Amino acid sequence: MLWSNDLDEAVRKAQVLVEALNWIRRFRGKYVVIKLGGSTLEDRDAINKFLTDVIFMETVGMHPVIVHGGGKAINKAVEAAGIESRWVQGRRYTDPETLQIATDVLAHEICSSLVQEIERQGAQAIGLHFDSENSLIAEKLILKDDSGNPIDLGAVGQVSRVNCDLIKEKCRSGLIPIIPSVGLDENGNRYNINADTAAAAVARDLEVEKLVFLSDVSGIYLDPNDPETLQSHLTIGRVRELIADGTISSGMIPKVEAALEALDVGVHKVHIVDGRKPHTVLLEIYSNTGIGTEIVQ
Ligand SMILES: Nc1ncnc2c1ncn2[C@@H]1O[C@H](COP(=O)(O)OP(=O)(O)O)[C@@H](O)[C@H]1O
Ligand SMILES: CC(=O)N[C@@H](CCC(=O)OP(=O)(O)O)C(=O)O
Repeated sequence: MLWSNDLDEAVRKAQVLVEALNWIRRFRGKYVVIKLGGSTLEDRDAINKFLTDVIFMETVGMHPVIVHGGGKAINKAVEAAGIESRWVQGRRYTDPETLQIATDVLAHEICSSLVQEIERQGAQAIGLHFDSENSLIAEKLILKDDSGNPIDLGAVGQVSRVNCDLIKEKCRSGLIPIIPSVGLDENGNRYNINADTAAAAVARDLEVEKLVFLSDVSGIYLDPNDPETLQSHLTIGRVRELIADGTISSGMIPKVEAALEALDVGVHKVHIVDGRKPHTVLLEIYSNTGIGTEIVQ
């Protein structure tokens, strides 16, 4: 027999499921791109809980696609090889040795371990990259300095096209695609790509419902030292003001710039949530109270 407290708890759980029902119906059959960054990838327990959320999404009919980076792991691996990383406008200068290390870490270590963990939890995933089935078609990224002269970044690329047919075919077969931020050009050359921009390109080409960035903060703050100043809802215009007045700085800049690009080309909503806290993705998507920052048109 259930005691009154147990019954209240059971009813509360049922209410959570009913609340989720509306969102599950709304998002069934829709694509969502989730970008996993270096800071989140450092916490194994958080990653495993996040992957449970992704499996939940797939099970209730949404099509989650994971795009990941791994900047911190690449830092460690290049340091161990005696190479000093050099950053140009937020991108890692990528010489041939760095490229080999970065692509190994991204595709053979991180992507493979994400696929394995999803399989361990009883679902199916597939890595879509250069040495299996490539999904990011890339070209060399040419940035300019203040005088308009091209800067040499080595093998740093940008996504020119996404193989959406391949990604959709995998989703339709019940697989969760995992895409590391490495691309191949038409001649088979590999490129190291900033993972925030890679995720935005996949979101753009797949015409997704949502793009979610997992980070090591709860979202965008007005004062980065005060969690009380978390902004739960921002428009593109307001985000531009916050970049201009310096409120948004450092690693948050490429993330929000990628977010704005995705919104400009039709992605409905971008979310930034804390990847270190359990189940933030589920709460952001399947409950009435989002817990990070959402950015809309
Ligand atoms: N206004 C802001 N609100 C929240 N975080 C900010 C803000 N401005 C800068 N940041 C910084 O951006 C960082 C997130 O970017 P980054 O380190 O590149 O994340 P990731 O590795 O998850 O991609 C935060 O840890 C924080 O230090
Ligand atoms: C060109 C370039 O800078 N590529 C990034 C790719 C990984 C990445 O972006 O990882 P995070 O999402 O963890 O930052 C790098 O080499 O670190």
